[in-house]
Amino acid sequence: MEFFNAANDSSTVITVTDCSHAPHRLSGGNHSVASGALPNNWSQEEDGSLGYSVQQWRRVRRSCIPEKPNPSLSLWSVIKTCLGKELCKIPMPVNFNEPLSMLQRLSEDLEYSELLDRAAGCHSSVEQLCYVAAFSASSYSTTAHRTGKPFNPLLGETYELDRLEESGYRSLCEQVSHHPPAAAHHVFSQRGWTLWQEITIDSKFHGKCISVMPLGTIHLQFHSSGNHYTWSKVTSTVHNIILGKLWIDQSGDINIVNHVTKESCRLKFSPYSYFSRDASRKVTGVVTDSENRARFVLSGTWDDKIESAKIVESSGEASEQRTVYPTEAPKQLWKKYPLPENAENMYYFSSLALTLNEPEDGVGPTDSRLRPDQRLMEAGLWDEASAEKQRLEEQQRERRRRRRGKENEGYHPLWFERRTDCITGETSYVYKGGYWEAKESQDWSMCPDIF
Ligand SMILES: CC(C)CCC[C@@H](C)[C@H]1CC[C@H]2[C@@H]3CC=C4C[C@@H](O)CC[C@]4(C)[C@H]3CC[C@]12C
Repeated sequence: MEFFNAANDSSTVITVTDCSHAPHRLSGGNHSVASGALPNNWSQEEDGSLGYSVQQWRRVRRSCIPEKPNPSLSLWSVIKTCLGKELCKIPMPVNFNEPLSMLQRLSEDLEYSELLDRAAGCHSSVEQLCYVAAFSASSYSTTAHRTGKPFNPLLGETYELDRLEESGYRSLCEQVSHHPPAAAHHVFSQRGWTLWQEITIDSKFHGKCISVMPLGTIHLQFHSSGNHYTWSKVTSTVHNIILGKLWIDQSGDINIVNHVTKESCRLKFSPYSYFSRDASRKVTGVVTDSENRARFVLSGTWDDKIESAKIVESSGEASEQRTVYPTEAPKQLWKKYPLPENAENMYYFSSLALTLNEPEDGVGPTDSRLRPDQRLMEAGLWDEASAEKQRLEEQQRERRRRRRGKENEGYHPLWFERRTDCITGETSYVYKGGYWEAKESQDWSMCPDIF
């Protein structure tokens, strides 16, 4: 087998287009053009949903990536001297990565965007809140076995997820700060909602486990009603750092507030307990209205499904102690899709995750898909990936030094700007526009060269 060393030529794209597990070398980005004039990643489908048959072209996205190689290197041996440190300050070889950047990982929260489409169509705002709550829990659906560390994006790295045609939304992330690492995210959906957030990750290595605390507020607004929701994330804990198989637990509360109607929902994620396994991965919550009356009960698990049940007599006030309410029959709001075939050898990626790093024409030059070390790592070329990662990081330090030299010029993100939020009072980076217009005209002259 012959592999190409991209360390000398970062314009080369290594792609794997079929499901055999050896990496193939393809040069250039033009792998999508088949012998006919049409790209081979489009397929014609018959759509009968309109009552007559239409031939439609649909993009076929990849459903596999190269299997994860398995050289055993103990995580403990690499990080045992880093007790108390933050995860992003612990130098680690790519062996512990997954072939996605943190920006791609954040975009994965949209896997169940359909819940928000449905929420947008609710007439009752308490029912809408139930769907929003189910959506917030659904972003943890594949986390239990996803123990790979996403790549820490370079400053100015971006990731677009244009699923306008398939799912009605367009999403853009940008890494807006390096120390501490922070990403800004903006999603616009034609199906009636906009979501935005800025997220920083605080983490600590405790010895036996690592706790990861994503900080920042998620905002969601529905276009027709103007209902504006906010919430934040729970703590993720990586267990078995010293011995055994790594696994991840989620614990803590998510408090979702509709700032227009003052309705709210408190979702509790119970931590894993050796003594009551039933409680593991459990999510429970109560939706209360503006008078603090309990209206819906939510229950389920973050890795399988969430149900809602309407409370019958809306008499009692919600209270911390109260856990049992008389309800109507429960209704399933969310059910996890099964993992794709062979997922256990592909970093436990979901179907959406498998498609995130697929090369795509027309994306910005700072897009995670173009990051060479990540591409090499995906292809299983770990040594080459590690070398390339070092080169990119050194180059980033050099850019930082040059900025310092120039009059204390702080860093300014390209697509996001600082604004004070009228609800939380916090300042955060919000989308200022322009990315999709630049994509439309393929004029990327404003973009830095980070790879
Ligand atoms: C060295 C190794 C073991 C450390 C691995 C740490 C990994 C598992 C951590 C680091 C950052 C974490 C992510 C931080 C933020 C979010 C967004 C949220 O909506 C879903 C969970 C998710 C996506 C976390 C999943 C777990 C995560 C990926």
